[in-house]
Amino acid sequence: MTTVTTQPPTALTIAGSDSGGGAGIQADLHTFAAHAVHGTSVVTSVTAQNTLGVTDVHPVPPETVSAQLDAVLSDFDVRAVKTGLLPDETILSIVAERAEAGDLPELVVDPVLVAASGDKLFTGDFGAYLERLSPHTIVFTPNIHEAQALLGGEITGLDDMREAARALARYGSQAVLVKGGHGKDPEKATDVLWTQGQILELSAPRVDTPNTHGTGCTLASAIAARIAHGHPVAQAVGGAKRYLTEALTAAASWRLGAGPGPVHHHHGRKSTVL
Ligand SMILES: Nc1ncnc2c1ncn2[C@@H]1O[C@H](COP(=O)(O)OP(=O)(O)OP(=O)(O)O)[C@@H](O)[C@H]1O
Ligand SMILES: Cc1ncc(COP(=O)(O)O)c(N)n1
Repeated sequence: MTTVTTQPPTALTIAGSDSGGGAGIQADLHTFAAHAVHGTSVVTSVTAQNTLGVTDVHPVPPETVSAQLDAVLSDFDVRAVKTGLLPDETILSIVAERAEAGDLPELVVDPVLVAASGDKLFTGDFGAYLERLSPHTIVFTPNIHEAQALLGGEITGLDDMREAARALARYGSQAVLVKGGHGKDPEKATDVLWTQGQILELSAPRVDTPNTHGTGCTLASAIAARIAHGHPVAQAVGGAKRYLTEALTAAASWRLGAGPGPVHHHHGRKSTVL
């Protein structure tokens, strides 16, 4: 029997390693694979963490971050890029310089500032995200807390999320998705997307699960994967949210650690060992 396989598009994640496997590079590569995308990676930081929290963050030396970027960008036809944990302003600057040079196509930026466990993951001035990266970004994906930290003020409901999306879009990103995973609605998880001057609301049933570790990483990678396949932004974001809701639902009964565990990135796919 001959198996015909189509060559996958390549995407790049520039993010941190999560030793617990639920967020960061590990979540991103799972998500790329689940979307039939070849995943390449630039590791910015090595974290020691599990489902209970982060115990150590070790930034990768700047020259090693640059060398990884050179290695990937000189050889692969990268169709979309996603950033996650950038531990400090030095590493953010390296990424921003590549973006300014036009080397990072279709850049999805997830501003990872503080882990869901409360641990601080970015040590610099938050403004660097807006000033340096936003102008080169296709989709900027802060959660409610990150949008508050970036803009100041408080976000208490959908009106504030809409206003925050508009305010963040002024920094130049082509689209802004303010994520409502930490919102108060017990029935729905609603995100607000600003794109092409319009506000769209994306709602999904709120999944009753303890396993929400890495949802932000997974969503941003799924958006990048879909863009790598050629989907326009609004379609990529809508499809990514559906993929994530299914991944949350499929892992709701998992207990892979004592705290919030990962989602099921490969839901819907038969395992080769079963
Ligand atoms: N229990 C849930 N049920 C359905 N969707 C959810 C749930 N929790 C989060 N989401 C969705 O997951 C995505 C990520 O949102 P969230 O606001 O949690 O981002 P985040 O805080 O960056 O993620 P992370 O938890 O990885 O830090 C959004 O689309 C949000 O609506
Ligand atoms: C390496 C790395 N990248 C990103 C996150 C954010 O994910 P979460 O907010 O779910 O902790 C994380 N915890 N670790």
